[in-house]
Amino acid sequence: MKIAIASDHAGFPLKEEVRDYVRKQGHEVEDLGAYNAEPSDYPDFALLVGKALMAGKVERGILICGSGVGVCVAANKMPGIRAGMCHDTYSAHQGVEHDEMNVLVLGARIIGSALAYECVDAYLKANFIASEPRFVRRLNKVKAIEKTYMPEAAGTALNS
Ligand SMILES: O=C(CO)[C@H](O)[C@H](O)COP(=O)(O)O
Repeated sequence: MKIAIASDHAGFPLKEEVRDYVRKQGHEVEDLGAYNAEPSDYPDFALLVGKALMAGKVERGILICGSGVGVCVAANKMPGIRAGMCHDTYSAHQGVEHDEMNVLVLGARIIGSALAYECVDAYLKANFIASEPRFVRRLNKVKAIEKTYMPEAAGTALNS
């Protein structure tokens, strides 16, 4: 799978570890920064991962900041982005299976690398269960909310 990963300064050390881990699992990873621990602003990195997804350059994203909250809020402002902060493996796979989450968010100041790897594994191995009508119905309702409140989002690649 093609995956974009990014973090701010607070997420940088965990981002480096998660990037290497995901590559070792055989995925193609595009590292969109930050490239050092100098202070930076999390929305800039959420934007880069969101743009890569919207352009169809990658299939999934991973975003990391200190808490996870900032990048999650920022990424979810973009059409077609369904980012979820998951610090447990159940949410990490259920978020994909039920909600078609396309960005996994982690807080580097919250979890350690061992649990992060397990969450990433659960996320990357999961697929949306499109055969389940209730999941499709709910996802369509999410998309309808987006269409109403982000009308410019209609017709974008992730929003068909
Ligand atoms: O978690 C975050 C946003 O939700 C940021 O990583 C955090 O706010 C950065 O904090 P600081 O500038 O004090 O290092």
